Amino acid sequence: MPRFAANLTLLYTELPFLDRAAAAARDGFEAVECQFPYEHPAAEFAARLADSGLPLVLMNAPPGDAAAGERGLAALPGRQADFRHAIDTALAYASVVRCPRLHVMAGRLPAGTERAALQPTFVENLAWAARQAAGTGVDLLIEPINLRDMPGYFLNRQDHAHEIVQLVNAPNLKVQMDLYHCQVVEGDVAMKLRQYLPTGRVGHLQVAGVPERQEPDIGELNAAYLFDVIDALGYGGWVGCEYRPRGETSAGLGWRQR
Ligand SMILES: O=C(O)[C@H](O)C(=O)CO
Ligand SMILES: [Mg+2]
Repeated sequence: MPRFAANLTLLYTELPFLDRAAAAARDGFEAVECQFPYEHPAAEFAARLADSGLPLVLMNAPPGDAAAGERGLAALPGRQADFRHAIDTALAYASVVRCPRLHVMAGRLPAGTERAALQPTFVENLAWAARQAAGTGVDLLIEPINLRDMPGYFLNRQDHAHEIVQLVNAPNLKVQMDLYHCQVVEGDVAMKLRQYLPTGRVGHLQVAGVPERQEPDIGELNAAYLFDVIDALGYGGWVGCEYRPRGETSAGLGWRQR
């Protein structure tokens, strides 16, 4: 069975954010992850993580102006200064909460822009960020995300993410492979695990049921089969549980036994 991390942004939303790690520990999770923790002082979050006994294994870098619809800055021409500020903020926060992985979001294609035109900015920004993170023990991750959930998002496919990682060629830049997005965009999930996990360029996995993004065993993916594939490939990393529970979080955890 893979090692599961509870995503504190989507799970346990019946509780205040800072109470969620303790709830995950009570439910037997061995780690937690989250999306954007920045409204909580890092020292306070670190203390609550320490109380829970669980490590934080992944969080996102600030996404830019989320209220205005921004979902990352890394691929946006003309936003390099904001991008660098976001990375510095994330690395400082990560060092306090001892988080070893940062998801760096690419951003949405600005209206009237060709997708290919953003690639040089994405590569250049990621190379800069990888140099900033070098020596901190933090890996940077890029994640293909489906266009149904995030219209206009720049990075959608596994092959594109791996192409970018190879172009940047930094040991601390990897792919965050979310099986939910992978199934929505391209399918053939087990074969993609077999293709990409052995490369060593996948730094984190995430899972949810498809199409509603509920518990992993609800919907068209065979979660038990995919977990066996992940184990058979010898993956030693974390699988983030990034789904919206159908009801109360703890009551919906039966899929781990099944
Ligand atoms: O939505 C997702 O799958 C992500 O992992 C994310 O970080 C978006 O903020
Ligand atoms: Mg994800």
